[in-house]
Amino acid sequence: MNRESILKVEGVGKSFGGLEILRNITFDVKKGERIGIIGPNGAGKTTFYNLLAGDLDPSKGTIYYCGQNITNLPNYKRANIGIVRTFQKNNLLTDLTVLDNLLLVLQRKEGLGNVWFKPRVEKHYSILFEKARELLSKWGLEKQTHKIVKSLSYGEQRQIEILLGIATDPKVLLLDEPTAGMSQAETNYIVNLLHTLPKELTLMIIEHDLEVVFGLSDRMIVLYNGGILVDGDPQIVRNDKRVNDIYIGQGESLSASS
Ligand SMILES: Nc1ncnc2c1ncn2[C@@H]1O[C@H](COP(=O)(O)OP(=O)(O)OP(=O)(O)O)[C@@H](O)[C@H]1O
Repeated sequence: MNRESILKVEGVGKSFGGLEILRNITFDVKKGERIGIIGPNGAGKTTFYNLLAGDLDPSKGTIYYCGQNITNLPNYKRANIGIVRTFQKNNLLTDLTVLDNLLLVLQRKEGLGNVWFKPRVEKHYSILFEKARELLSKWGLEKQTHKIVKSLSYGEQRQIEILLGIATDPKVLLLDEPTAGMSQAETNYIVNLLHTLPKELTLMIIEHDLEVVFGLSDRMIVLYNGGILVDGDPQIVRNDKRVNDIYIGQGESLSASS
């Protein structure tokens, strides 16, 4: 099947001062692809997300989204057109409730971002409240609705962070280590949730848990020393000697994570 290209990265590089962190990154992402991004610590994975999400400008190269050159488009404009990221560390407003965090995201999505500082009276914003409750119910999180975020466990907070990303209705969702620091049950919750996302949503997943990333991806990109070492079918990546050598060097085995 010939799927439409949604994201295209051509010859992208990033240097900090004289230090080249990423070089000549080139690939094409089709709508609805599920791409796992793996590589050892310091390979440049997060820097690469910073370039895709507009949190950093590349030193070289061009990034296209739906055919539009977005290389220097700021992060909030990319979020508005559908490129949304989650972070390795939580980015929530921890003194607010789960519902309030969700309402803030929904408000922005509905173009009501300018009223975020006003008290949200349900009768004036019933559409937002309805949508928030619908999402919390769909995700099985009704019990968390009125909990203050900082009272939740680290893993629960990470779940909420990912759910906020999904609530914005992205076209491309960039997940940065979605299961880091989670218990097995919390990891299973996230994996199941990601499996239920609409097929047309394009997902990119940086993940150190190889079982999780191989289970979710239909394509894998291996970053190593700032470049793409392998880009292809997960089975090919799993059997690639160079990739195995890197992971065995780190004390891990790719073949164990089937
Ligand atoms: N702002 C910066 N200034 C200088 N060097 C940086 C900056 N940001 C990242 N680096 C360096 O770039 C390299 C790649 O970092 P990056 O965080 O992208 O790697 P990573 O693959 O995401 O690693 P990890 O798996 O540990 O999160 C590292 O050597 C890091 O120290």
